[in-house]
Amino acid sequence: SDISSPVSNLAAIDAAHHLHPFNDMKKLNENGVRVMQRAEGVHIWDSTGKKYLDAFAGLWCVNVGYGRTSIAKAAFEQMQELPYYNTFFGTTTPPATLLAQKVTSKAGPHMNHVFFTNSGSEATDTWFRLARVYWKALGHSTKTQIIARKNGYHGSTVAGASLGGMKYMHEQGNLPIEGIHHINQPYWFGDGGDLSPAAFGLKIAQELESKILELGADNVAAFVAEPIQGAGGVIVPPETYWPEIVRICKQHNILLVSDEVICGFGRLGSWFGYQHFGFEPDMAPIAKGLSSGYLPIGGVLVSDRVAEVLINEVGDFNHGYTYSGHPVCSAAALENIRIIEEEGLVERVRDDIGPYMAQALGTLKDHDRVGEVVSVGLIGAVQLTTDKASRRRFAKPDDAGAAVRNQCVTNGVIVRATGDRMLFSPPLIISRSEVDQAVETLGKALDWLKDHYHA
Ligand SMILES: Cc1ncc(COP(=O)(O)O)c(CNc2cccc(C(=O)O)c2)c1O
Repeated sequence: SDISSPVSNLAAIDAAHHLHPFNDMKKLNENGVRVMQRAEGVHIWDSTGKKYLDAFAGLWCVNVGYGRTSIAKAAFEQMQELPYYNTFFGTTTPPATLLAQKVTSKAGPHMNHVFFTNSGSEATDTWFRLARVYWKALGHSTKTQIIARKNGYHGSTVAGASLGGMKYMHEQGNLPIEGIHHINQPYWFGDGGDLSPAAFGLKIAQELESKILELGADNVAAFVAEPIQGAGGVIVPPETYWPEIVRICKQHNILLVSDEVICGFGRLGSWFGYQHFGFEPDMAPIAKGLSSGYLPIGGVLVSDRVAEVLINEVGDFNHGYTYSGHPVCSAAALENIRIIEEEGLVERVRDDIGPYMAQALGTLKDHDRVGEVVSVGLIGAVQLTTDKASRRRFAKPDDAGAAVRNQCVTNGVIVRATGDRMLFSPPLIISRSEVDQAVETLGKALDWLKDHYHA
């Protein structure tokens, strides 16, 4: 098939050849694929010319917005100069080294090393192995078990999907692999019952301590959690949660891994989510906002505690990828971070547009079909409910969420729905009027839900 064929043909070609992630291919091919063609700022156009406000920044990742020619230029120039070389055989390239310096300069005084990967999933697999290597080097070779959370998301590699807490992923491929255990998530709206959020936060955090004692602290290597669970539905933990998690990890001597793939690079109004919540993890996977999605790149921030052992005790860490520290991806990420710095986007999220979005989303709180509204920096969620007082959910949460999402997309605003939670994660450059447009469109979709959806 001639790839220059007119765009209208693409749907047929796509149906014939392209297997999509997380899609029912039969349904997709019946509905036909939407071809996204170009983008600028916070807007994206499909091949029919329809314009959308992308309030989800692609997949949580286009932090600096679309159309940044300086990133394209940085990649182009690097590609001309040196399109690829590896970092395996005692070699590096300038962008890889400079990016390592730049990223760790934002990560706080205790984080001075980074291991590069191509994605968040590969970052997950990296810290998963490194955690065990660390304890073995210290003579604690029984400390191999990893604790994670139900409804957490850490990627789609075998370890990533196993560490994630999504049942529908475990069922495909006989997961989780051994050595991985899940505790509950701090989702007060769904699981808090009559407890106050503060009491619930402590209770759920203390499940970590029970799990550690059940497994035996001498067998537990690490606990992994997203500061705020993204794909799980923007689950913001109660205030009491993180301090208790930190206490437990310290007391039982297990590594704390903060998954920053979504919460990193300004999303919460700080460079990394752990800074917003005031703790210092031992390792932190990163990706998405690292390059704003312009090119695939990820990594693991490694604290001095772990790096010191890795460097001085381990010898060869037999792990890594062909494209670890890819020079073109690193050059794009460097320019991306320079934009975030130069335009003060982290501070803008913390002091201006983040509070603005929280206030704008808050206007939906009183809607009959809204159970709760949460918003931190530029990540937010509107929880749907059939009855506010009892916090009753829809019989088919996924359907309700998809119906509301479709209303928004039809009206030109792209949001995400996880179950019956409507999620916002716009580019950090979004303007106040664009926030208003997104919130108004969601408000209209909620009215539609109330009038037309009774499942
Ligand atoms: C917290 C977290 N950790 C790891 C990954 C894996 O990253 P890669 O995809 O680059 O391997 C993610 C990715 N998060 C992600 C990926 C794809 C879709 C959605 C969604 O919310 O629909 C979310 C993530 O959100």
